[in-house]
Amino acid sequence: MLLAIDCGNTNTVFSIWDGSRFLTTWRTKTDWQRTADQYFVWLTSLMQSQKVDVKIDEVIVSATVPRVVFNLRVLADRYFNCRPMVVGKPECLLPTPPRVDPGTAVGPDRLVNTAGAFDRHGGNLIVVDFGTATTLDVVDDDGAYVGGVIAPGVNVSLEAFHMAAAALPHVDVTRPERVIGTNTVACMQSGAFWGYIGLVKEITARIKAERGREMTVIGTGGLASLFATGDQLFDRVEDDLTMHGLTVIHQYNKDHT
Ligand SMILES: Nc1ncnc2c1ncn2[C@@H]1O[C@H](COP(=O)(O)OP(=O)(O)OP(=O)(O)O)[C@@H](O)[C@H]1O
Ligand SMILES: CC(C)(CO)[C@@H](O)C(=O)NCCC(=O)O
Ligand SMILES: [K+]
Repeated sequence: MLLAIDCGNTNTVFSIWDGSRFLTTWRTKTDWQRTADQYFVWLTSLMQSQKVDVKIDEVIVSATVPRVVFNLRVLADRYFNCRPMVVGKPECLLPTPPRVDPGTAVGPDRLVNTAGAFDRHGGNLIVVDFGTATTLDVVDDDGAYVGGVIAPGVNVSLEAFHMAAAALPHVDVTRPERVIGTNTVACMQSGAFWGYIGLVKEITARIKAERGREMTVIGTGGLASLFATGDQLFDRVEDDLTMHGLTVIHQYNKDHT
């Protein structure tokens, strides 16, 4: 069975794929110092407590933090007796290679998202992912990633704001009752919520104008469903898009090697 690992700058998500569905999904803080033994103890205790009694014999990893790959390789090798596929490494094939400036190391999460979205919806897409960064990725008609936009993530900007301004507290992003806040927290939440709605609307409109055509917009990442309540930003919200993309790339490599 396949263990798919999506390691972002903030969180790392583990999912077990039985070939037709995900049996479970677990999330932990990304920490490059965590050892293979620590991952294994954590995984096995979750598997036992949720009665997930399966044998993992394949692993695929997408890591936006290069340093975590070493310990995840050891995890796969020592405990699952396999070599992991690592997205972005030359030996891991992509269904359609990206078309970007030479020498650009596209984030593997963006490659995975675009592969997953193309598999489900075909080409001509914009994928918006609200993670540590807010990324907008353009998928061409043939499924290739052809560039996009990287903006600061919602939580990153709120945290930076709190650190930079002495009188501003830490706030969590949420949809405020009104646009005009009548206290500091409500004002900040309004700035974050409506500000990111505006960012996504403006950038998706400009991408469509630059390409001169309508495009399907897919939202993913923990905050996509929250932002979807504010305006018609997305044609679809798919929380499992990155995990789906990992299974697509894994299957593609099995079929082509
Ligand atoms: N309903 C919600 N309200 C507020 N925050 C949420 C909600 N759902 C998820 N989040 C938060 O949204 C953030 C984005 O989640 P996601 O898993 O997409 O990215 P991440 O783990 O922060 O980033 P990365 O993948 O880059 O590590 C997380 O910090 C998560 O705790
Ligand atoms: C932009 C992030 C941080 C989003 O997770 C990641 O995809 C990344 O580190 N990318 C590298 C740069 C690029 O994608 O062009
Ligand atoms: K993510």
